[in-house]
Amino acid sequence: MALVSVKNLSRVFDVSKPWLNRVIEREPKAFLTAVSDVDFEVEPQTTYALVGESGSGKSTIGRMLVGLLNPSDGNVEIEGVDLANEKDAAKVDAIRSDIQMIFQDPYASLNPRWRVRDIIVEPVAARGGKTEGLAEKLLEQVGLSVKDAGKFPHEFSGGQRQRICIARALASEPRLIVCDEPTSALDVSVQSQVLNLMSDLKDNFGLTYVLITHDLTVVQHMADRIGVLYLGRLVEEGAPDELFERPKHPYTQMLLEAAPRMDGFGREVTPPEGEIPDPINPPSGCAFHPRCPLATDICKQQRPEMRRLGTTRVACHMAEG
Ligand SMILES: Nc1ncnc2c1ncn2[C@@H]1O[C@H](COP(=O)(O)OP(=O)(O)OP(=O)(O)O)[C@@H](O)[C@H]1O
Repeated sequence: MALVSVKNLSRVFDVSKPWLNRVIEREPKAFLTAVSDVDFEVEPQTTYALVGESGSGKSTIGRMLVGLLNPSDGNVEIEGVDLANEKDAAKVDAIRSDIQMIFQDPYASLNPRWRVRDIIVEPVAARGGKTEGLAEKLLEQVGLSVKDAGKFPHEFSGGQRQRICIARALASEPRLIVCDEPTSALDVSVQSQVLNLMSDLKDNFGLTYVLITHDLTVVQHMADRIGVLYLGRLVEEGAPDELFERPKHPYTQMLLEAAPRMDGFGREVTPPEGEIPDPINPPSGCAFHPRCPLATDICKQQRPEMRRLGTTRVACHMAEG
């Protein structure tokens, strides 16, 4: 059974101006669809990467996965339990402790007044669990030292702070970790060290990751499956080899052309062309059509359904197998 099962997931935000302004300016309510009809599954002990430009809905999906935000429609099941609708509180608690989240900015997510030891064991202590020696053990597992337990967050570099965040996430013995841009705030030289650590921990602890990133190069070697998001919708999903070698959606192709390669082989890097449309007034038909070099009339009129082409799923009228 899939560990994570996301079905028809949507999230709409009410972005209307205050009532009085709307009355004076005669404006209707405004809604922004951040995530629309997203489907995917994550198998245990695999890494599923969600990739897309800023505003594509990655973080909103991440927050719904961990139960920080409720879906407007559709659902997220973790180990078969729908967090937003499950009535049995004990079941929800059990699942919640199986899920952890790591954020982009490791400094903002660490309490500056707490010692590292207390930061790491806090989630366990809050549930009344045993914390003796736990921080020290976890610090070693993330490549830091036992002595670091008594220090404060400001005494560490960005990469070390992200290691502390990872140690804290591991303290609850989670099965699933949702990582939202875990290396974007770090120097390039440190990024691969943290990614390597995450890979090792995944193997050692049998973890499952959902890795959220705007950077395709981050996921090439880590992901088992990649979902590409555009304006809140999945446009392509497939295994990394297939996606990198034979991208089927023109947007995936555009992202790949914009991505510098980690293997260092020189290649022209072309930044993505065109503007990301306004999510409050998305384009008709395929939301990508104003930026798409292949767009025809049907793309302007009809939204492409997700369809299977080999092992890939793609939502594009023009895609071929
Ligand atoms: N609480 C909110 N209220 C209103 N709009 C929101 C809210 N949260 C997100 N949005 C909007 O939803 C869309 C998707 O945002 P989200 O943060 O999920 O995208 P993202 O792909 O993670 O982008 P980034 O990499 O910039 O964080 C954006 O247009 C954003 O402005």
